[in-house]
Amino acid sequence: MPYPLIPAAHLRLYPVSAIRAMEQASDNQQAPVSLMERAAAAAMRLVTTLMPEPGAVLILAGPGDNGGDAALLAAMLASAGYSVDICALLSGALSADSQASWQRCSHSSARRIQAEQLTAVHGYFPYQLIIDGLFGIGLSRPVSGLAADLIRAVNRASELQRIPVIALDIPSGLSADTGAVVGGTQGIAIRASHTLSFLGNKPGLHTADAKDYAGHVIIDFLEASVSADVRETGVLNCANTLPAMPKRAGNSHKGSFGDVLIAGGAAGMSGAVLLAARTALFSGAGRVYAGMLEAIATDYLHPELMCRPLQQHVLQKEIIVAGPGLGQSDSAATELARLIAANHTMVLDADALNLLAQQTPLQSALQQHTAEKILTPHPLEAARLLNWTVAEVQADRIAAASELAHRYQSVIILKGAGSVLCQPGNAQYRINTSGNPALATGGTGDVLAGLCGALLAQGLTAWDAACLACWLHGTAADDLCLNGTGPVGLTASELIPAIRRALNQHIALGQL
Ligand SMILES: NC(=O)C1=CN([C@@H]2O[C@H](COP(=O)(O)OP(=O)(O)OC[C@H]3O[C@@H](n4cnc5c(N)ncnc54)[C@H](O)[C@@H]3O)[C@@H](O)[C@H]2O)[C@@H](O)CC1
Ligand SMILES: Nc1ncnc2c1ncn2[C@@H]1O[C@H](COP(=O)(O)OP(=O)(O)O)[C@@H](O)[C@H]1O
Ligand SMILES: [K+]
Repeated sequence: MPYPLIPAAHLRLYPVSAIRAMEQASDNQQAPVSLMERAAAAAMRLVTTLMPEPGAVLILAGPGDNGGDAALLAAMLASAGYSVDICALLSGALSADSQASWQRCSHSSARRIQAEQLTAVHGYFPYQLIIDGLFGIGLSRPVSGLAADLIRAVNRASELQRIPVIALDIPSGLSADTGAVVGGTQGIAIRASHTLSFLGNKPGLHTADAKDYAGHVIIDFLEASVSADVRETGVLNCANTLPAMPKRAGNSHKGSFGDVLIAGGAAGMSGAVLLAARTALFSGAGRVYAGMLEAIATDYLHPELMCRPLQQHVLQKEIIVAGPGLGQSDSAATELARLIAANHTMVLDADALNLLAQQTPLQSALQQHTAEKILTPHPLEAARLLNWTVAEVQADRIAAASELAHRYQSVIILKGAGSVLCQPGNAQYRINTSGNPALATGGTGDVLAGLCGALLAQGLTAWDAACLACWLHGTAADDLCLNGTGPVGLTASELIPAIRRALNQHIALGQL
């Protein structure tokens, strides 16, 4: 299936500080129509598109301007004939814009409903649509108390009754900068079916918990132009931001597409090497060596692979993918030291990362390694490398990936839902858009490492290889789910031919 393209402006990811700067710049222009009025009008357009016949709508409105947006939307919907109940959780002073919104709301036919009336309901919610305007980018602590009870009740009802939920700006409880539910396991957030986000796209809508909370993300720029001094800090990694593959010359031979050595295969773990090696083969590497520490296996399905004892493999100029099933024995560490010392372009995955986290001599050796490298940690491996907890990594995946890139002077793929890509010396990160939970199965990481190796072997830089590999890997899983090979039961082996298909399609599209 053709890969979806995303309009260029939607690719850029702005932190809250940049959104605040845009808001300030717009306020300074003193436009006749306030940003809040434009936000409510955008929400009105979305509601009337999703639900053109006026029906029953529940609106949750919080104490800040997110609540102001919601109150104004309530007034607009009520005057358009919708039956509106609005549940307000107010505290403290309102901004001037919010005051005006609440005034309009109180003069409309929208009815005020107490939160307790909703939290006490264990049965039917008489609404066809719910709007979440509790908290936006001003969320400053975990949601607790009555607001948490309200979110719990709304999440339960929307799930049981399949009521669509539109979050204004960001699902309440989710961090716009990190995509984590604020407060971790102690926190709570709205599970939206749609998020209508204002002024610019936000990283927190695309990584960590975002996949489970934001639903379908729609950006409305509110007609505000982005001034030159407001910069995005990241972009989405998707079909229209991918590097092209180098063109294959007619007069080429297997040496033209590089060699890859997969280095791993402790006892009982030869499968990891074979998965990475087969992927390297299927994604275009000229020659692939499967170097096994202990478990020498021949791949009878793919006799093209050159399987051999890792210790006997004489290094030449190949790309090294170290780690799949390598184990953490002394001999694994010795081999890893030898591979790092050769100063080849490398991918470090799995046990190579665990060894690196444990052994300072390996860390020093990596500091001397000047060739390009990609590290592909999952959150636990990232936590070990950083000496953080997994919860700390997941609470700010972008910060974790960027710290790793700086500390290890490597391209980093921090894996998981919405993989984060960072490179040393460049603050701009990417968040991968493809992939789904079908990938949460053993061996898919080995496949990603092999794919990175093959793309490096064909001449891509480490950054380009990481970006393309991440996206192809996810999109292959998405394609397989479309034809029923997932989300349950997809195997890492099935991913490999799907990656080949996606890569060839990417090449064909690039030649159009
Ligand atoms: N940034 C912009 O340019 C625009 C902002 N607008 C809206 O304004 C929102 C931002 O408004 P605010 O800065 O007022 O922030 P919010 O409305 O997100 O929330 C801030 C309020 O919530 C309270 N609060 C924060 N965390 C809480 C918690 N865990 N429990 C209880 N109370 C908590 C704060 O004390 C404050 O009163 C945006 O998300 C957006 O919806 C729109 O009107 C349009 C444009
Ligand atoms: N829920 C998910 N959504 C998207 N991608 C996922 C999800 N879970 C896992 N993945 C991807 O699957 C791969 C798993 O790699 P890893 O954890 O190293 O597994 P293994 O070591 O078993 O091969 C990574 O590329 C990761 O980004
Ligand atoms: K919200």
